[in-house]
Amino acid sequence: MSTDPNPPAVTVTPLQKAAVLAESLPSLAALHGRRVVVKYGGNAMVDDQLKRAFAADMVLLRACGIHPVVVHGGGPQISAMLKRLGLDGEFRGGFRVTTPEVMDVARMVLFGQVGRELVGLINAFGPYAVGLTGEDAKLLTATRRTAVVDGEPVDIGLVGDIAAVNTSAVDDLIGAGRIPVISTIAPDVDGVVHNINADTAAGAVAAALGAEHLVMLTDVEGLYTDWPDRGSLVSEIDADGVAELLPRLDAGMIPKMEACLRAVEGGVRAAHVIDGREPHAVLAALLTESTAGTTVIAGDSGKGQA
Ligand SMILES: Nc1ncnc2c1ncn2[C@@H]1O[C@H](COP(=O)(O)OP(=O)(O)O)[C@@H](O)[C@H]1O
Ligand SMILES: CC(=O)N[C@@H](CCC(=O)OP(=O)(O)O)C(=O)O
Repeated sequence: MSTDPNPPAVTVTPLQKAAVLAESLPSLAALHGRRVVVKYGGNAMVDDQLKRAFAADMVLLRACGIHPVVVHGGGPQISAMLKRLGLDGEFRGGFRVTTPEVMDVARMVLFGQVGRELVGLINAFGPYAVGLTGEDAKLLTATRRTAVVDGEPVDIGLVGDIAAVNTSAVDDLIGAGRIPVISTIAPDVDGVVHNINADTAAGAVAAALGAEHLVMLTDVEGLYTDWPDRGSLVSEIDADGVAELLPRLDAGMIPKMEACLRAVEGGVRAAHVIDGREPHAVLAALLTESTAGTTVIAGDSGKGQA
């Protein structure tokens, strides 16, 4: 992660810029007309400049004929609002314990605050972003889930897994040249809204949309097999490796790795966990030879097409 807010200016000549653009041709050609799901985690939304760079990247991908679909988080933003309202925010097994009161706040913050902000940021670069939640046109159907703590299932309230994705609204938006921005609130079959971890939703949406890549922007360099040992950063891991590692993971990495697994087992070519604190990290992951972060691919037993 870059720490100097004012790095010395590097002079890049127009010919050097042209050479960089020319080098992107194979990636651009391979991704043309393809869908890419980008999960923007609340922890990676650390400053306005980074958020603007992220928004510009989405519009740049679109300008290149790639179809970005944004699924956003907002965990820290929900926690801050709960605190302001004097409510408790507790996590178990990587998921927020969601009482009906917490549910109201999560819905308000995810769609009304974080989602609106991202839509506005993207639209500053072009009138493409449209925000929706899992409630719109039955995009997502939730099924109540438990968390696993010390090997035991634990009730965490109105927290959902994704039972079904109806992609029609997102397909329509993509067809119209829009950039869908999805807030992860979803009703169950009875219409009761659930709080969906944004990683969980992103994995399910990527698989259902037939995305080429799932890119997860977070606040860490990637997956560490032995967190927090900085020497254990993984560059590439297959689905079997992730499945083996999952019981030993904690906190934020559990839903992330579950989501990567669901995506690659559902046919997504690769899922990338990258450091969203670096500006233009999405472009680096998709359009350059960058090996930063962790790439998850389907294993031999997977159905994906690594
Ligand atoms: N094995 C691991 N590898 C990397 N990060 C881990 C690991 N286990 C736990 N973490 C934590 O997961 C966090 C990222 O997840 P989370 O806080 O949910 O972020 P986001 O808002 O991006 O979803 C990291 O900041 C780190 O503290
Ligand atoms: C059930 C559950 O944990 N939901 C999450 C939804 C937001 C989220 O996932 O945000 P990040 O991606 O920023 O972590 C929450 O309430 O925090």
